[in-house]
Amino acid sequence: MAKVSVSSEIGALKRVIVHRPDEGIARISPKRAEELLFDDIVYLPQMQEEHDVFTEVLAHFLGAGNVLEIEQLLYEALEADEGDKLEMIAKIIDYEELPQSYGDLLIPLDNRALTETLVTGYLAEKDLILFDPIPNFIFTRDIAVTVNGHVIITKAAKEARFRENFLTRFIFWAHPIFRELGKAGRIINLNNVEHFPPSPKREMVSIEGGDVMIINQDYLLIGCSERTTAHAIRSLRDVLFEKGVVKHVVQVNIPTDRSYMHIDTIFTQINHHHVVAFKPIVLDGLGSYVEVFAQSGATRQYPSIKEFFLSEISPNMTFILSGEGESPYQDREQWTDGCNLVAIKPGVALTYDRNPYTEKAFRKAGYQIIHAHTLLQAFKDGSLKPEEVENTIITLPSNELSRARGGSHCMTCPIERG
Ligand SMILES: NC(=[NH2+])NCCC[C@H](N)C(=O)O
Repeated sequence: MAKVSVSSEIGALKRVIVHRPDEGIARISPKRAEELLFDDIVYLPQMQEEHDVFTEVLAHFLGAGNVLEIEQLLYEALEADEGDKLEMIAKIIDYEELPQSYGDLLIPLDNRALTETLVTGYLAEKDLILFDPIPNFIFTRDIAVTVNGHVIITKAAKEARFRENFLTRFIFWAHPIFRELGKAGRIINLNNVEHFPPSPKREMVSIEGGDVMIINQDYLLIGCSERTTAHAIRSLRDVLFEKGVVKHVVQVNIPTDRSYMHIDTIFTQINHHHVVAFKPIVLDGLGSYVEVFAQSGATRQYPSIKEFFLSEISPNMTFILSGEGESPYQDREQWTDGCNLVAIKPGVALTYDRNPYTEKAFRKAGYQIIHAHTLLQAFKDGSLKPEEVENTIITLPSNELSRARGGSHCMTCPIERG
């Protein structure tokens, strides 16, 4: 059974799920881009090259075997049990409203071809597009979240992401390394309508992983946003308290706006006392407030995310401001994911190489900035070892990746941290 254990945003990253941009992305037409949640069409080979740099950096720190590709996990899940696989094919035909006869196309495929078809939507053998691509599968953050020893399988708000949920549920259900987790009651599946029904007033359940952050063992933050409903947060909170998974669930209300679709677009923690943040919302509280629910039943409110962190997490928390807190730079750099960093260990985090004012802010806070290409070269020629890297922001090539509107935090689904 896979060890799943994440109790912070910054503890040494040990195992992570990622997804390399797949061929489906190269079939998005300009007219469909917006509906598929991309802000432009992208050039796939370049995007893959950029993503490869990202995973290569991760592999140096974590070991290549600990950077799990979700497509490979899907393939292994399909290999594990023929019965599960047939059941899944029947369900997806239903789910995607395909004619039953398509089963005859999918069932005989070998598992590699089937995996590819399920992910890209394209059945190469027959030159047939069966379903839409799921281009946002690269943002593995959003599909599942490990909270202490439990995994929450999230439920997307946007239809363009529904098949990601479907495949994730299958992987956590059928893959040998995750199977036992379910049996041990350690998987919380928000797609299960018996446990997570709509509210009596028909508020829907949706939570995307970019809205979920485990700050420490006791505090789980959940954004109430364009993608995550208050009803879903309450439902999940009740289950987490009942199972004793965390002691506090913190509802972080933010404006419902595409630029801030999840809380991780406006702040991420990168060190014990450092959060990178978009000032207007996180510090000034624009359109935002915070509600803390304690397992004991107590509740507390804060007028801003900053106030919450200072009062309940650490009085020493310092906020590094994207775009140095000045418009128009802060708005530009928030848009290109200047606040969306993933920490590999405390004080070492990955970001895009296109946010110069935010880089200045990092330098002033005592970090050095190094480009991923330079870092990888130093690893290769032996002049630097991953364990020697401290207080460093690693910048990644990002011309194509950033058009998908997600950063390095979105592209990682950590399942184990130290
Ligand atoms: N955790 C995140 N911020 N994910 C970003 C997801 C971006 C993706 N294009 C979407 O709109 O769904």
